[in-house]
Amino acid sequence: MALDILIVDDEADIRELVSGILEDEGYATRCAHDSDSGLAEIEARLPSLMILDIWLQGSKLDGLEILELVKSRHKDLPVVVISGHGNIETAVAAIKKGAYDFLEKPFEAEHLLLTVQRATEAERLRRENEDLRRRAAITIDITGKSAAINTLRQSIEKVAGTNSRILISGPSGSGKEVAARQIHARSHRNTSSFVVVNAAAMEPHRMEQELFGVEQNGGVVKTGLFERAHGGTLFIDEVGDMPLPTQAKILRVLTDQAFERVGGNTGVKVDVRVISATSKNLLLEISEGRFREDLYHRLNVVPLKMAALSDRREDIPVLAQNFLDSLSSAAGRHTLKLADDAVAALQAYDWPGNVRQLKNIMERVVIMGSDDIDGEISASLLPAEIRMDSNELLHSDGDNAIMSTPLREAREAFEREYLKIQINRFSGNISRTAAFIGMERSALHRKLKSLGISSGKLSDSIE
Ligand SMILES: Nc1ncnc2c1ncn2[C@@H]1O[C@H](COP(=O)(O)OP(=O)(O)OP(=O)(O)O)[C@@H](O)[C@H]1O
Repeated sequence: MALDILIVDDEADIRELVSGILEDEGYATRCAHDSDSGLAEIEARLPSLMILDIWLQGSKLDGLEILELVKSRHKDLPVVVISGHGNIETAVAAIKKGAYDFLEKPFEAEHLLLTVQRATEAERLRRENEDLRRRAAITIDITGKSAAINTLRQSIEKVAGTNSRILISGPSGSGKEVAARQIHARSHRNTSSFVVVNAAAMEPHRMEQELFGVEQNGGVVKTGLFERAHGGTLFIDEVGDMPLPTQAKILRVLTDQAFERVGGNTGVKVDVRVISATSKNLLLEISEGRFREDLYHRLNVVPLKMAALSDRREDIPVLAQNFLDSLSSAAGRHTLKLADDAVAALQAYDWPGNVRQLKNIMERVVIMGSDDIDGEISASLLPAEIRMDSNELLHSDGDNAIMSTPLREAREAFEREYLKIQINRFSGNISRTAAFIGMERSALHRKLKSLGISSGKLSDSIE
């Protein structure tokens, strides 16, 4: 995309000259002759650079006043001022107010181009730096080797380079935002921003201000998230919780790629890819009148699904160990390893809060673990709720119904629970389960039958 340069000068000759030189070099230019039209251009879309004449005849504000106002609203917009010959004090004043450089009239085309190149390059580097820092901090690889995660990786590979909108569904904490960030990082939009908005966390009026920004008396008082995401990606989390009036407005932006700020009527044009996520069933929301069907079809061009952690238990050991590694290194502690019984307990647990909960538990283990732990985390060091889930039947305190059950039934109840957990752990693979628990494969089959555990339910993943 050509860099967009705004030229503000009261003299038509200079505007044409500057714009001609820049366009010959491949820049896109816009021109304004006074403060009002210059500011309006900026508010309509933020340029990559502004070239600003200090003396503006017939303008409400002079160049220095415009500079001050623009810098207070958009501190990163580079401004090159044009000053009259011999007017070096004004040029210095402009630099003090935040101008990047100045051009003294008359100037050579070469000098103009060099100054513009330097100013835009400096801003590009600043943004690149900021972006790299941000991405290094938050773009993480999708950990896991389950079939569900492999399929997800392949889908991300396919869709990342396109501009298609994506709707990611899956339970809370399953990694929907991680997936969205991966898509952005692998797209050609990765030099622009990845902006996040959580639709569940905001009441309708705030939501519109956040998304579209706020304008007062023709000036921007708040830049909206859509504008901040220009050239990049807007991630709308919990889109199913978006209020109906906001849904109507979003639909318009998706159709026109343009909107107006709250309190204003300036048309703002943006190029934004929308990725949305939901933990709700949107089809149900539509049937109950809480979600617009037309918006659903616009958002759901490519659907992606995040599986619950309990449906991909084979990912638990590697996720847990990765969290332990990174969290202990961040806490300046030596790396802790999970013992086999801890891995088994983690794999047996159901994880209603998914990967987020696993990460929190590992954090707790790192924080609470004492330094004399010999680098190994055994099941006894895991929080009670994790151990309880698998050991509930054994460690009951007497209130449990099983304590008032004859031994044979109690043993069967225990065996049923135990085997379900072990089979889950090996993703339904009967041979591996049998080997682990020390039973013949055929004996395990008979056992399952006698306990009423249907191997039909498991058959798609059996051996
Ligand atoms: N596959 C993964 N590899 C590494 N970390 C992960 C993975 N999936 C999730 N996480 C971590 O788990 C936490 C929750 O992930 P994320 O915020 O992406 O979930 P979510 O589905 O968007 O949640 P919510 O619906 O609550 O917004 C984050 O800390 C994230 O870094």
